[in-house]
Amino acid sequence: MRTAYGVETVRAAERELMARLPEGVLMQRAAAGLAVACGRLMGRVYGRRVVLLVGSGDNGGDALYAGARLARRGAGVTAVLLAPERTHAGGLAALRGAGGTVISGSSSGSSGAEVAIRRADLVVDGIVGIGGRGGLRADALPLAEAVREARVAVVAVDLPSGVDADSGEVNGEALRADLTVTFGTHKPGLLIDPAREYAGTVRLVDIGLGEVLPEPAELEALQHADVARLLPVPGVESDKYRRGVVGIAAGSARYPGAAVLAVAGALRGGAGAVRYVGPAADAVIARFPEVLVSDQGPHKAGRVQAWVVGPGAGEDAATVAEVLGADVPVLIDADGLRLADREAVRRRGAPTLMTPHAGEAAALLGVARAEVEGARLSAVRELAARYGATVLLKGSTTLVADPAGGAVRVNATGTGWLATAGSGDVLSGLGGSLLAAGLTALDAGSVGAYLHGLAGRLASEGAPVGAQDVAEGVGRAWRNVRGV
Ligand SMILES: NC(=O)C1=CN([C@@H]2O[C@H](COP(=O)(O)OP(=O)(O)OC[C@H]3O[C@@H](n4cnc5c(N)ncnc54)[C@H](O)[C@@H]3O)[C@@H](O)[C@H]2O)[C@@H](O)CC1
Ligand SMILES: [K+]
Repeated sequence: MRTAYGVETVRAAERELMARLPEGVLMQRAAAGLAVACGRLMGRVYGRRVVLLVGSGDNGGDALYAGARLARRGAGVTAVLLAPERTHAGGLAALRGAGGTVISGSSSGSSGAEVAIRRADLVVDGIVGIGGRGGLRADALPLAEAVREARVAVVAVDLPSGVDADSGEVNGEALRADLTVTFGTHKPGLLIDPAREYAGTVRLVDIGLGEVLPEPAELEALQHADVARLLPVPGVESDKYRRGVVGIAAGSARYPGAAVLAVAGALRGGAGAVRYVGPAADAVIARFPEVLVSDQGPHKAGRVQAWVVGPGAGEDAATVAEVLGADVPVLIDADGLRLADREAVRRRGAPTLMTPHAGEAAALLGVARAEVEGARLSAVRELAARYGATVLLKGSTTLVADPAGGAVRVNATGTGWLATAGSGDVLSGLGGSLLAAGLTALDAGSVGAYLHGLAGRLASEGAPVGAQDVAEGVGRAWRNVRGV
């Protein structure tokens, strides 16, 4: 499991750890890891030109100490100081002692800095780290512009300057990095868009923080091994009921395809049987003869251990209400999200998993879509709290939040190729199938998103894919995760 912690927690853990260690040890660990990562990125150190952008805090201190290490190995290192009077004194002395050059970012009108940036092989962004508030300030903007124009490689220290560490929001300008070297733990902003995109590749440097960080983390990202442990695998005693039966109440005369795709996902999620109820029974049975179909309502469908409701449902509010009344886990997607009565969801005794994309989440919250996209973590938490349900917010970094709080799960297997019509229907069926197989709503959502993203990648291999390809790729994703 990859975990991420917010600034307050990181600071508390650092205080605890620092109290046990000689002064400066943590920063030296950070700087050593940073210097190694810079060296690797450049291929060699000797003779390379490195520019450090140095802000007023310890983030700049890290950059200066790492710069000193690189200078001692023969790099030409120039530090551009954004706040010369408040620069980390020890770091500055170390860089000077190692033969580095220092120029002021502000007093020289920053032109000297811009020339240095144009000639650099590498820029190290130590403007601001977890102490940052808001986007880059005015004095840093010309430097950021020069970096962009020079197309020079950028390594961000701890975080790309200007992004919000706790939320992944970017309020203003931020520096784009090729590599972010982060210390002690990932920060939520490194795993959630839009900030994640600014971070490039993220490398974690262990500074010993792990032993003092509390449980649970603020954010968790499942890895292959975690997903492998959670996948429902039948035992020798299994029959279709023990494996779980998932009911799909989806599709309409107008949108029969949504039903077919949700069923396609459900067949690959591990449930022992799939029941379909709704007006698209003919289309479903023609494609999947193994599905038990009925055109009566959900209550006449027979035994199910979880329902999926909503994909292609059109205006069928009655079916949504009926499913919400069932005492088994329910996944609500697409039209179902709009049709579901909030109080009816809140009253439910069994788990509920809602799976909106940003547009649907925005409609439920009564805000603009851009607001959800810019602040995904707070949006998913807010929705989970309002509905008393587990919420999976789809996107390039899908988030899953439980209403009771705890760690929010982030999924990073997604690919832009998954943004294709019907792909969400496949995910809803897949997630519902995992619910029927007995996973919690949080696990069903995050494992579903993981497999779905991986299936999209495996099916795509860099080319466009349709939703059916994604559904068909789910089996490969399972095998890939299980290593079989
Ligand atoms: N505390 C520790 O034990 C360790 C801290 N480390 C480093 O220390 C950093 C945190 O240091 P600080 O607490 O000094 O904070 P930062 O260095 O992140 O920034 C604080 C300074 O930046 C200014 N600032 C805030 N927002 C700004 C913005 N948008 N643009 C420009 N300047 C802005 C503030 O006025 C303040 O002077 C971490 O990100 C990490 O790089 C590492 O050395 C590892 C150990
Ligand atoms: K930084």
